[in-house]
Amino acid sequence: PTLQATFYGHTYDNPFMNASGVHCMTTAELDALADSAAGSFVTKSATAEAREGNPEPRYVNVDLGSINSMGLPNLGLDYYLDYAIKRQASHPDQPFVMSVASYQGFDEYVTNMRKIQESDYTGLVELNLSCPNVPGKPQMAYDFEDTDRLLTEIFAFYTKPFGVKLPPYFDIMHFDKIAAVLNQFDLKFVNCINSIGNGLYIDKATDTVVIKPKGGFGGIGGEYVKPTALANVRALKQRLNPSIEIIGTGGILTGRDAYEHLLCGASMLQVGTQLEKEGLGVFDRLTKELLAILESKGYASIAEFKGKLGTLD
Ligand SMILES: CC(C)(C)CCc1c(C(=O)O)[nH]c(=O)[nH]c1=O
Repeated sequence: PTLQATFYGHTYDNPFMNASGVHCMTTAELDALADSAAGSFVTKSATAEAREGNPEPRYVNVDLGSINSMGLPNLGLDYYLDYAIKRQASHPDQPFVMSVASYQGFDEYVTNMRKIQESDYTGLVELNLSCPNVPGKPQMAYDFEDTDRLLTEIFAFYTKPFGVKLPPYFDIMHFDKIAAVLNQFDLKFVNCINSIGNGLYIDKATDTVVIKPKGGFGGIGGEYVKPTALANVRALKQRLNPSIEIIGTGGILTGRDAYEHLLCGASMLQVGTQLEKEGLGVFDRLTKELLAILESKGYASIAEFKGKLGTLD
Protein backbone atom coordinates (compact mmCIF):
# COMPACT_ATOMS: atom_id res chain seq x y z
CA PRO A 1 0.00 0.00 0.00
CA THR A 2 0.95 3.64 -0.40
CA LEU A 3 0.51 6.63 1.96
CA GLN A 4 0.41 9.03 -0.97
CA ALA A 5 -1.78 12.03 -0.10
CA THR A 6 -3.27 14.43 -2.63
CA PHE A 7 -3.85 17.96 -1.37
CA TYR A 8 -4.61 21.06 -3.44
CA GLY A 9 -3.49 19.40 -6.67
CA HIS A 10 -0.18 17.99 -5.40
CA THR A 11 0.64 14.40 -4.44
CA TYR A 12 2.72 14.09 -1.26
CA ASP A 13 4.60 10.94 -0.18
CA ASN A 14 2.46 10.90 2.97
CA PRO A 15 -0.13 13.14 4.71
CA PHE A 16 2.04 14.10 7.70
CA MET A 17 3.18 17.63 8.54
CA ASN A 18 4.21 19.54 11.64
CA ALA A 19 1.58 21.72 13.29
CA SER A 20 2.47 25.40 13.02
CA GLY A 21 4.37 26.49 16.12
CA VAL A 22 6.35 23.29 16.55
CA HIS A 23 9.83 22.85 15.04
CA CYS A 24 9.28 25.69 12.54
CA MET A 25 10.65 28.93 14.01
CA THR A 26 13.98 29.15 12.13
CA THR A 27 15.18 28.30 8.61
CA ALA A 28 17.33 25.55 10.17
CA GLU A 29 14.31 23.97 11.83
CA LEU A 30 12.29 24.31 8.61
CA ASP A 31 15.02 22.74 6.45
CA ALA A 32 15.31 19.85 8.95
CA LEU A 33 11.54 19.37 8.73
CA ALA A 34 11.73 19.39 4.93
CA ASP A 35 14.46 16.73 5.06
CA SER A 36 12.51 14.57 7.52
CA ALA A 37 10.01 11.82 6.73
CA ALA A 38 7.18 14.38 6.95
CA GLY A 39 5.21 14.73 3.71
CA SER A 40 5.17 18.54 3.97
CA PHE A 41 5.60 21.31 6.54
CA VAL A 42 4.19 24.65 7.72
CA THR A 43 6.03 27.70 9.10
CA LYS A 44 5.49 29.33 12.50
CA SER A 45 2.59 31.81 12.33
CA ALA A 46 4.16 35.11 11.30
CA THR A 47 3.21 38.58 12.51
CA ALA A 48 4.10 41.85 10.75
CA GLU A 49 7.08 42.42 13.07
CA ALA A 50 9.26 39.88 14.87
CA ARG A 51 8.04 39.08 18.38
CA GLU A 52 9.80 37.81 21.49
CA GLY A 53 6.59 36.24 22.75
CA ASN A 54 5.67 35.59 26.37
CA PRO A 55 8.05 35.00 29.32
CA GLU A 56 9.04 31.39 30.00
CA PRO A 57 8.00 28.81 31.01
CA ARG A 58 5.42 29.21 28.24
CA TYR A 59 5.27 25.69 26.78
CA VAL A 60 5.16 22.56 28.97
CA ASN A 61 4.74 18.91 28.02
CA VAL A 62 2.56 16.97 30.48
CA ASP A 63 1.58 13.31 30.66
CA LEU A 64 -1.47 13.47 28.39
CA GLY A 65 -0.42 16.38 26.19
CA SER A 66 0.85 19.94 26.46
CA ILE A 67 -0.11 23.41 27.60
CA ASN A 68 1.21 26.62 26.02
CA SER A 69 0.86 30.35 26.00
CA MET A 70 3.74 31.21 23.70
CA GLY A 71 2.40 34.62 22.69
CA LEU A 72 3.26 34.27 19.00
CA PRO A 73 7.06 34.40 19.19
CA ASN A 74 8.28 34.55 15.59
CA LEU A 75 10.94 36.15 13.44
CA GLY A 76 8.51 38.33 11.50
CA LEU A 77 6.68 38.06 8.18
CA ASP A 78 9.66 39.20 6.05
CA TYR A 79 11.86 36.42 7.45
CA TYR A 80 9.37 33.65 6.55
CA LEU A 81 8.42 35.27 3.23
CA ASP A 82 12.11 35.38 2.27
CA TYR A 83 12.50 31.72 3.22
CA ALA A 84 9.32 30.74 1.36
CA ILE A 85 10.33 32.51 -1.86
CA LYS A 86 13.79 30.91 -1.81
CA ARG A 87 12.40 27.47 -0.91
CA GLN A 88 9.77 27.46 -3.66
CA ALA A 89 12.54 28.27 -6.16
CA SER A 90 15.01 25.66 -4.89
CA HIS A 91 12.41 22.91 -4.30
CA PRO A 92 9.51 23.58 -6.70
CA ASP A 93 8.38 19.95 -6.36
CA GLN A 94 8.01 20.15 -2.57
CA PRO A 95 5.18 22.58 -1.79
CA PHE A 96 4.71 23.66 1.84
CA VAL A 97 2.47 26.04 3.75
CA MET A 98 3.22 29.49 5.14
CA SER A 99 1.33 30.39 8.31
CA VAL A 100 0.18 33.97 8.87
CA ALA A 101 -1.20 35.49 12.07
CA SER A 102 -1.85 38.90 13.51
CA TYR A 103 -1.17 40.30 16.95
CA GLN A 104 -2.80 43.69 16.43
CA GLY A 105 -6.16 42.28 15.34
CA PHE A 106 -8.20 42.76 12.17
CA ASP A 107 -6.06 45.30 10.29
CA GLU A 108 -2.76 43.45 10.68
CA TYR A 109 -4.29 40.34 9.13
CA VAL A 110 -5.15 42.40 6.05
CA THR A 111 -1.77 44.14 5.76
CA ASN A 112 0.06 40.82 6.21
CA MET A 113 -1.95 39.19 3.43
CA ARG A 114 -1.48 42.23 1.19
CA LYS A 115 2.28 41.92 1.60
CA ILE A 116 2.15 38.26 0.54
CA GLN A 117 -0.13 39.10 -2.40
CA GLU A 118 2.48 41.60 -3.61
CA SER A 119 5.38 39.16 -3.05
CA ASP A 120 6.79 36.42 -5.29
CA TYR A 121 5.47 33.66 -3.01
CA THR A 122 2.79 31.72 -4.90
CA GLY A 123 2.27 28.75 -2.54
CA LEU A 124 -0.33 27.98 0.08
CA VAL A 125 -0.95 30.20 3.09
CA GLU A 126 -2.59 29.09 6.35
CA LEU A 127 -4.35 32.06 7.97
CA ASN A 128 -4.35 31.52 11.73
CA LEU A 129 -7.78 32.75 12.87
CA SER A 130 -7.11 32.00 16.54
CA CYS A 131 -5.47 35.35 17.01
CA PRO A 132 -6.81 38.03 19.29
CA ASN A 133 -9.31 40.48 17.90
CA VAL A 134 -9.85 43.90 19.48
CA PRO A 135 -9.84 43.87 23.33
CA GLY A 136 -13.22 42.88 24.72
CA LYS A 137 -13.91 40.54 21.80
CA PRO A 138 -13.13 36.80 21.60
CA GLN A 139 -10.48 35.47 19.23
CA MET A 140 -11.25 36.14 15.56
CA ALA A 141 -12.67 32.69 14.71
CA TYR A 142 -15.14 32.90 17.62
CA ASP A 143 -16.59 36.11 16.16
CA PHE A 144 -18.47 34.95 13.07
CA GLU A 145 -19.30 38.43 11.78
CA ASP A 146 -15.69 39.62 12.04
CA THR A 147 -14.42 36.43 10.38
CA ASP A 148 -16.86 37.03 7.52
CA ARG A 149 -15.77 40.67 7.25
CA LEU A 150 -12.06 39.72 7.36
CA LEU A 151 -12.33 37.07 4.62
CA THR A 152 -14.46 39.41 2.49
CA GLU A 153 -11.79 42.10 2.77
CA ILE A 154 -8.94 39.66 1.97
CA PHE A 155 -10.70 38.08 -1.02
CA ALA A 156 -11.22 41.57 -2.44
CA PHE A 157 -7.51 41.64 -3.34
CA TYR A 158 -5.90 38.25 -2.55
CA THR A 159 -5.70 35.96 -5.61
CA LYS A 160 -3.31 33.28 -4.32
CA PRO A 161 -4.42 29.96 -2.72
CA PHE A 162 -5.00 29.96 1.04
CA GLY A 163 -6.88 28.27 3.85
CA VAL A 164 -7.66 28.98 7.49
CA LYS A 165 -6.58 27.43 10.82
CA LEU A 166 -9.54 27.19 13.19
CA PRO A 167 -9.86 26.79 16.95
CA PRO A 168 -12.14 23.98 18.13
CA TYR A 169 -15.90 24.54 18.29
CA PHE A 170 -18.09 22.73 20.81
CA ASP A 171 -21.65 23.50 19.76
CA ILE A 172 -23.39 22.09 16.66
CA MET A 173 -24.79 25.56 15.94
CA HIS A 174 -21.20 26.87 15.86
CA PHE A 175 -20.20 24.19 13.33
CA ASP A 176 -23.15 25.37 11.21
CA LYS A 177 -22.27 29.05 11.59
CA ILE A 178 -18.55 28.88 10.83
CA ALA A 179 -19.19 26.55 7.85
CA ALA A 180 -21.82 28.96 6.49
CA VAL A 181 -19.28 31.80 6.69
CA LEU A 182 -16.44 29.79 5.10
CA ASN A 183 -18.58 28.32 2.30
CA GLN A 184 -18.97 31.83 0.85
CA PHE A 185 -15.30 31.94 -0.08
CA ASP A 186 -12.90 30.15 -2.43
CA LEU A 187 -10.81 28.72 0.42
CA LYS A 188 -8.53 25.80 -0.49
CA PHE A 189 -8.57 24.21 2.98
CA VAL A 190 -9.61 24.44 6.59
CA ASN A 191 -7.29 23.17 9.32
CA CYS A 192 -9.09 21.79 12.39
CA ILE A 193 -8.08 22.19 15.21
CA ASN A 194 -5.83 24.65 16.95
CA SER A 195 -5.18 23.97 20.66
CA ILE A 196 -8.18 23.98 22.99
CA GLY A 197 -7.90 27.47 24.44
CA ASN A 198 -7.37 28.52 28.03
CA GLY A 199 -6.92 25.22 29.82
CA LEU A 200 -5.21 24.98 33.21
CA TYR A 201 -2.66 22.41 34.39
CA ILE A 202 -1.57 22.14 38.04
CA ASP A 203 1.77 20.70 39.16
CA LYS A 204 0.97 18.17 41.91
CA ALA A 205 4.36 18.60 43.59
CA THR A 206 3.90 22.32 44.12
CA ASP A 207 0.17 23.04 43.83
CA THR A 208 1.18 25.63 41.25
CA VAL A 209 0.44 26.28 37.58
CA VAL A 210 3.20 25.21 35.13
CA ILE A 211 3.36 28.14 32.67
CA LYS A 212 4.11 31.76 33.57
CA PRO A 213 1.86 33.78 31.21
CA LYS A 214 -1.86 34.36 31.88
CA GLY A 215 -1.76 32.96 35.43
CA GLY A 216 -1.15 29.52 33.98
CA PHE A 217 -3.96 29.49 31.40
CA GLY A 218 -2.89 28.06 28.04
CA GLY A 219 -3.84 26.15 24.92
CA ILE A 220 -4.15 22.40 25.40
CA GLY A 221 -2.76 19.91 22.89
CA GLY A 222 -2.03 16.19 22.73
CA GLU A 223 -4.06 13.15 23.82
CA TYR A 224 -6.52 15.40 25.69
CA VAL A 225 -7.86 16.88 22.46
CA LYS A 226 -8.37 13.98 20.02
CA PRO A 227 -12.18 13.57 20.51
CA THR A 228 -12.63 17.30 19.93
CA ALA A 229 -10.26 17.33 16.97
CA LEU A 230 -11.98 14.37 15.28
CA ALA A 231 -15.40 15.95 15.81
CA ASN A 232 -14.30 19.25 14.27
CA VAL A 233 -12.71 17.52 11.26
CA ARG A 234 -15.87 15.43 10.73
CA ALA A 235 -18.32 18.29 11.29
CA LEU A 236 -16.50 20.69 8.95
CA LYS A 237 -16.03 17.99 6.30
CA GLN A 238 -19.77 17.28 6.41
CA ARG A 239 -20.66 20.99 6.08
CA LEU A 240 -18.07 22.55 3.75
CA ASN A 241 -18.12 22.58 -0.04
CA PRO A 242 -16.19 19.52 -1.27
CA SER A 243 -13.70 21.93 -2.91
CA ILE A 244 -12.51 22.94 0.58
CA GLU A 245 -10.16 20.24 1.86
CA ILE A 246 -9.54 19.51 5.55
CA ILE A 247 -6.24 19.34 7.40
CA GLY A 248 -6.65 17.26 10.56
CA THR A 249 -4.70 18.42 13.62
CA GLY A 250 -5.00 17.40 17.24
CA GLY A 251 -4.24 14.32 19.31
CA ILE A 252 -2.22 12.44 16.68
CA LEU A 253 0.22 10.30 18.69
CA THR A 254 -0.07 6.99 16.79
CA GLY A 255 -0.84 5.62 13.34
CA ARG A 256 -4.31 4.77 14.66
CA ASP A 257 -4.96 8.43 15.59
CA ALA A 258 -3.84 9.43 12.10
CA TYR A 259 -6.11 6.78 10.56
CA GLU A 260 -9.10 8.14 12.52
CA HIS A 261 -8.50 11.68 11.26
CA LEU A 262 -8.45 10.32 7.70
CA LEU A 263 -11.68 8.39 8.37
CA CYS A 264 -13.24 11.74 9.36
CA GLY A 265 -12.21 13.21 6.00
CA ALA A 266 -8.82 14.85 6.54
CA SER A 267 -6.48 15.11 3.51
CA MET A 268 -3.34 16.12 5.41
CA LEU A 269 -2.44 15.55 9.07
CA GLN A 270 -0.51 17.85 11.41
CA VAL A 271 1.38 16.77 14.50
CA GLY A 272 2.27 19.29 17.21
CA THR A 273 2.62 18.04 20.79
CA GLN A 274 3.92 14.59 19.83
CA LEU A 275 6.49 16.17 17.49
CA GLU A 276 7.61 18.42 20.34
CA LYS A 277 7.93 15.37 22.64
CA GLU A 278 9.45 12.88 20.22
CA GLY A 279 11.36 14.94 17.64
CA LEU A 280 11.43 14.45 13.87
CA GLY A 281 11.57 10.65 14.27
CA VAL A 282 7.85 10.83 15.03
CA PHE A 283 7.21 11.01 11.28
CA ASP A 284 9.12 7.76 10.59
CA ARG A 285 7.12 6.04 13.32
CA LEU A 286 3.74 7.43 12.26
CA THR A 287 4.21 6.51 8.58
CA LYS A 288 5.24 2.98 9.57
CA GLU A 289 2.28 2.57 11.92
CA LEU A 290 -0.23 4.00 9.42
CA LEU A 291 1.14 1.81 6.62
CA ALA A 292 0.74 -1.26 8.89
CA ILE A 293 -2.92 -0.33 9.42
CA LEU A 294 -3.55 -0.11 5.67
CA GLU A 295 -1.87 -3.49 5.22
CA SER A 296 -3.87 -5.12 8.01
CA LYS A 297 -7.12 -3.82 6.51
CA GLY A 298 -6.19 -4.65 2.92
CA TYR A 299 -6.29 -1.03 1.72
CA ALA A 300 -4.00 -0.07 -1.18
CA SER A 301 -4.35 3.67 -0.58
CA ILE A 302 -5.84 6.31 1.71
CA ALA A 303 -8.51 7.09 -0.91
CA GLU A 304 -10.20 3.76 -0.15
CA PHE A 305 -11.22 4.77 3.39
CA LYS A 306 -10.83 8.58 3.53
CA GLY A 307 -14.01 10.15 4.92
CA LYS A 308 -15.70 6.73 5.30
CA LEU A 309 -16.39 6.83 9.04
CA GLY A 310 -19.20 4.44 9.87
CA THR A 311 -22.28 5.52 11.81
CA LEU A 312 -24.85 3.42 13.64
CA ASP A 313 -27.96 4.37 11.71
C1 LIG B 1 -2.81 32.09 20.64
C2 LIG B 1 -2.17 33.16 19.80
C3 LIG B 1 -0.90 33.67 20.50
C4 LIG B 1 -3.12 34.31 19.67
C5 LIG B 1 -1.88 32.62 18.39
C6 LIG B 1 -0.63 31.74 18.25
C7 LIG B 1 -0.80 30.41 18.91
C8 LIG B 1 -0.06 30.03 20.01
C9 LIG B 1 0.93 30.93 20.65
O1 LIG B 1 1.85 31.44 19.95
O2 LIG B 1 0.77 31.10 21.89
N1 LIG B 1 -0.22 28.81 20.59
C10 LIG B 1 -1.14 27.90 20.10
O3 LIG B 1 -1.32 26.77 20.63
N2 LIG B 1 -1.86 28.25 19.00
C11 LIG B 1 -1.73 29.46 18.39
O4 LIG B 1 -2.45 29.71 17.38
